[in-house]
Amino acid sequence: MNHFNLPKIDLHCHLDGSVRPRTIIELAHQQEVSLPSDNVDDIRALMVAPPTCPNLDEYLKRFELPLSVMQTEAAIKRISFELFEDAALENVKYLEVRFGPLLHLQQGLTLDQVIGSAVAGMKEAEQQYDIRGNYILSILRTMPKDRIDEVIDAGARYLNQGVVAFDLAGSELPGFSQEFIAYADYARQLGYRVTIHAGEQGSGQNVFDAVSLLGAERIGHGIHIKGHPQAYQLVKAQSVALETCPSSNIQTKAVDDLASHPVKAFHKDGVLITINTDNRTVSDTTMTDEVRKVMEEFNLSEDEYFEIYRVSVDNAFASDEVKAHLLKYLP
Ligand SMILES: O=c1[nH]cnc2c1ncn2[C@@H]1O[C@H](CO)[C@@H](O)[C@H]1O
Ligand SMILES: [Zn+2]
Repeated sequence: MNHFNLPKIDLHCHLDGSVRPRTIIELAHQQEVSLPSDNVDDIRALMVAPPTCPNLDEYLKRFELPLSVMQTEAAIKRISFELFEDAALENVKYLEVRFGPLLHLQQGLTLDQVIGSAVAGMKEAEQQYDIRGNYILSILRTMPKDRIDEVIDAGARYLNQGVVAFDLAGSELPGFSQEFIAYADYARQLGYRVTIHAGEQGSGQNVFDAVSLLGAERIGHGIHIKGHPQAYQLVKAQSVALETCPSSNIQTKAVDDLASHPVKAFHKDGVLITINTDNRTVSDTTMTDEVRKVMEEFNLSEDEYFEIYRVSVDNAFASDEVKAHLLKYLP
């Protein structure tokens, strides 16, 4: 099986967790940002979360370094372009990238500049490569809430022209959904699709709440619906697709190891699952690696792989035209 050649779709990939280490060094020089080292292996080692990460919060510390050089329009555009390029070069045909616009305001950019630069980098890559994409705007649950509406308003100008959805990311506390109902409602009214990180560090109840209170159509990770029958039934009944990210799920201790990842059991039981990277650099992975790991661990046939590919197409926040294009890669 040649996993590299398979057409692939990544619906869950963070921009700031997927920066090339060499680009960090080049941007730091240009921007006169001081780095702990100029050696690409040292920078990579600082960015990659170890398999021994005690939890999600430890994993999330890896984002400070890339964010330090992602505060100009040129840097954001370049990093966006390079992420789409890296994915296209391993046969990812459709990529939804997410990031937190509020994390890129440290040097005076406006939200429009931040979002516009990310979209511009993606569009440039779409011109050059056989890849299509969209952006998802993430709100960090631990940040002050006073600027969330501004992010939603700024992104609304790009809706269906590069931006498609709203997400909540960062540390996951029990019952977080309650505090975000008004924001998710507002985003949905303006036309955003909704996906929410839930059931990664937190319980299945968080998944239940994200679907029932926030209107999540997809769930980032969702691992812990296992063991929470109500959440499990709701996800199945409402055809909510789970964006699983196997390597990241091991690093953050959402699962003990790949063998105990519920991805195949969910799929066999009719829960909609997709396979994604989460963070290409922080999780030291690619779509080829994620697909290979899952297919080898669970002895998936090519037919089973393409069932999962089809779930990704069906649940992508893409236009009908893009979905029709993606279906052409099916054998
Ligand atoms: O797996 C994850 N779970 C929750 N939050 C995450 C994960 N990966 C990255 N981020 C958070 O999302 C922000 C915007 O991209 C990142 O800065 C990081 O804090
Ligand atoms: Zn994520």
